[in-house]
Amino acid sequence: MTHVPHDPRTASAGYPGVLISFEGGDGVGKTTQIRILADLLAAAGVDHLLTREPGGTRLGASIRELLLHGEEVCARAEALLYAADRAHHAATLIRPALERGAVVLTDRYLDSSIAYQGAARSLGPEDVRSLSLWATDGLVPDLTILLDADPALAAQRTAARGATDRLEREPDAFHSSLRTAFLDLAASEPARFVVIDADRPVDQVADEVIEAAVGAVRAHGARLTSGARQSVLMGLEAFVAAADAHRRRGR
Ligand SMILES: Nc1ncnc2c1ncn2[C@@H]1O[C@H](COP(=O)(O)OP(=O)(O)OP(=O)(O)O)[C@@H](O)[C@H]1O
Ligand SMILES: Cc1cn([C@H]2C[C@H](O)[C@@H](COP(=O)(O)O)O2)c(=O)[nH]c1=O
Repeated sequence: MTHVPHDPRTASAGYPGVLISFEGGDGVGKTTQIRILADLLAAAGVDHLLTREPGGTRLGASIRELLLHGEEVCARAEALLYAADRAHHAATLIRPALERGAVVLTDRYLDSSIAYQGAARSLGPEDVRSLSLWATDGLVPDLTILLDADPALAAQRTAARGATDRLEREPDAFHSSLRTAFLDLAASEPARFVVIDADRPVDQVADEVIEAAVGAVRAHGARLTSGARQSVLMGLEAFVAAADAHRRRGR
């Protein structure tokens, strides 16, 4: 594959909104945590979008069905389908939300492709990263929260949940390699990633997730210039205040 040079840009570099992605292996608790954060944003009256990959858009929902519940897909086709979902998701849902100043929370984004298709499927992390950067025109999250847990524990959680999908049925070695791949990604971009130990009760994990989100929102607020929309700043301040109140209540 020819490398397409692409200059990654964090969302905040060009938009009033903030993009936060949640990453990690299957069953580590991403959906649980992203919902807690979204509820806090909703309670604070902050414009936000809770979305996911694959399947954040109508086209994406069809791609998700093919990928998770369809026939076997060869590794390269799998990578392209995830990239197609991401391209449409970034262009039609994420960028418009960032343009209007929303906090966008996405349950998985490009790091999942790098870990699953690049590392675990052995397609090559760099090639898969380039593909995703091309697909999204270089849109990289402001903050990526990596929930880290022993894959055996996460497998227990997904088994308790019931039905498994095509990726969840992959052997243990696949899931172990994912954990290493995600941790390597976090180590290579410490400014973007926050790694959180997900092998703890939901509330304890949530406290750290909220702290990381507040940090990203504060940093973003500080970067917004005088030209920034006042409503965006007020929304971000409302979120920080709600997160502080949440912490003081001790939940
Ligand atoms: N900290 C936790 N302790 C115990 N159980 C948890 C914890 N977090 C989530 N769970 C449970 O584990 C299961 C998987 O959680 P969740 O769906 O949030 O994970 P996920 O990372 O989004 O999974 P997937 O990637 O497969 O969608 C759920 O049944 C959830 O209630
Ligand atoms: C975005 C993305 C996802 N995957 C895998 C990871 C999971 O096994 C499924 C998605 O299911 P979830 O319940 O929504 O977590 O797809 C992947 O392999 N590559 C990707 O880019």
